[in-house]
Amino acid sequence: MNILILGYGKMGKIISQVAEERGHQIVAKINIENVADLDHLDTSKIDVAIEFSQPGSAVGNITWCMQHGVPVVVGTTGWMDDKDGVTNLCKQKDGSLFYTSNFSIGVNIFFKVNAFLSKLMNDQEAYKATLEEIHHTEKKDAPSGTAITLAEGLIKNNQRYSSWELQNDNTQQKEGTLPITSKRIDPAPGTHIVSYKSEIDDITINHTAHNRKGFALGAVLVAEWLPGKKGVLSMDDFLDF
Ligand SMILES: NC(=O)C1=CN([C@@H]2O[C@H](COP(=O)(O)OP(=O)(O)OC[C@H]3O[C@@H](n4cnc5c(N)ncnc54)[C@H](OP(=O)(O)O)[C@@H]3O)[C@@H](O)[C@H]2O)C=CC1
Ligand SMILES: O=C(O)C1=N[C@H](C(=O)O)C[C@H](O)C1
Repeated sequence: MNILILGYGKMGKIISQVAEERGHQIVAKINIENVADLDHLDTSKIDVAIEFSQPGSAVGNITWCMQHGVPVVVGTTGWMDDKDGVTNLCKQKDGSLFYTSNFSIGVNIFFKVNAFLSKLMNDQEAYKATLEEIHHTEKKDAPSGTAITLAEGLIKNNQRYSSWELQNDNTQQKEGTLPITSKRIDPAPGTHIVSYKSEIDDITINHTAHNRKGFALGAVLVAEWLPGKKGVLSMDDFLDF
């Protein structure tokens, strides 16, 4: 396949390597300094784009893909305020857009465990839930996209919580609000911890990425799968668990 890389940073570099190892060709590697090169690409020769740039750049890149009929796999986080507008554009253009906050299989299993545990804890009022995420210091958004997905999964399955809040200080936990703590410590590729704490004991589930390979392989596997499919798709469409 011919793949366009939108965002050639930490993730774009590993994704390109994994894609080439799997026999694909990279047609261009776009960063902020060569973004004008997009105007000179023969889009009929691009099978799929993989977008891992920055929160402020994702919507522009997705829009470009929709306008040029290029299916796009998006890993960039921190642009969810624009999700409805992007979804409408995708429908209007009959485009293909895949987004997930986390491409690793391990985290997607963790999402299911989180939902199951949240359901079990629904009636256990002695326990208070908290969420913590730890990432490298270059990360632009907080909380992480994965932490937001975990919070949404917890809230959906537990009537005691109806919202989440980024809470990096020791302020009192509000009733019904799940506090999320974001820590920035190098070189952490991504750690997410969900805890339920009571006076008697704690229950904790934890996912720790040791490197970025799981994210990159997941993105390339989805890129191989996406062309020919229409609409806004997610990991639930791709995985069969
Ligand atoms: N969904 C998932 O599984 C994962 C998601 N992520 C997310 O992916 C994103 C990228 O992460 P990471 O690679 O670590 O970040 P980096 O900062 O290492 O890389 C981002 C790259 O995007 C480039 N860029 C900035 N603006 C544009 C633009 N308009 N078009 C194209 N490229 C642009 C930057 O260029 P320059 O340096 O010149 O500014 C930089 O090279 C983040 O949002 C992160 O949260 C990360 C890992 C997994
Ligand atoms: O910025 C990162 O590095 C990561 N971002 C994603 C997120 O915001 O959840 C996924 C992963 O945790 C790494």
